[in-house]
Amino acid sequence: MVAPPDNDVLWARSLHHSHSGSPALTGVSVEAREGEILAVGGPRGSGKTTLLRCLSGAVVPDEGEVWFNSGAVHTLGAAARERLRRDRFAWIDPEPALVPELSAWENAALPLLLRGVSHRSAKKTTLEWLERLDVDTCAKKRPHALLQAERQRVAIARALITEPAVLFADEPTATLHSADRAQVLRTLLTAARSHHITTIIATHDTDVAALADRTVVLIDGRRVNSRTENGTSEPEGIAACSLSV
Ligand SMILES: Nc1ncnc2c1ncn2[C@@H]1O[C@H](COP(=O)(O)OP(=O)(O)OP(=O)(O)O)[C@@H](O)[C@H]1O
Repeated sequence: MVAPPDNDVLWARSLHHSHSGSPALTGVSVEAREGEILAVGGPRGSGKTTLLRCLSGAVVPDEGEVWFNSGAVHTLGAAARERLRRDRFAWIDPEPALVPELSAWENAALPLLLRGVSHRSAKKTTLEWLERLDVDTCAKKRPHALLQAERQRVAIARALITEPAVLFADEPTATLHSADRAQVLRTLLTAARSHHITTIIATHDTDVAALADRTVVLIDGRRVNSRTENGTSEPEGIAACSLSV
């Protein structure tokens, strides 16, 4: 086992993973530098979610290595991976899963309250995040009274509120109308950038590639290329082909 370069926050090599015998990842290597916004593109079923789950320690790959800040993740036990996910990582799902009985601010404050931050201090920090994400006027409303885009903004606030080292966003705008999509995406990536949060975002959204620093493309569980923000392609894997993502 060789430790990864120091300047990569996340570093994964030769990841293989199957679901019930059918391969989802076949030899994917990927890395992200501190503060980088990395888009993972590719068609449906190409392995984007599986890759994010392996990188975040939610799943241990069948083969391959995942390192976070020069510490091996793939060799950690379930409890240590759970702690890592809770303390250093955050995750945004396509569908905002909010607690229906809690108000928007209470939902967003949950990670702070669970860490023992006082109610008053958690509320102050949460209201600042809700304002940054343009949903401060919704703070007292319950999820059912919010629009889908507002619910997703609250879920984004909940993910960012602890200022994680790495944010994993799995199709965060997939359930939004196109008018909301660009705005929510911009707000998410601006907040991540300004707090220097390394962000790995799985997406079909063509706007993401323009806003990300680099795009990695998967097809049938393989990485086929990566593209930088200035449009240059870095050949990778079995084929270096140009794709729209
Ligand atoms: N829990 C599971 N059980 C069985 N097969 C699965 C499971 N999760 C994913 N797969 C399969 O693994 C492959 C990769 O799926 P994955 O969700 O990682 O791709 P994706 O690129 O994120 O797709 P999408 O864009 O539709 O979310 C697909 O063939 C999918 O059907």
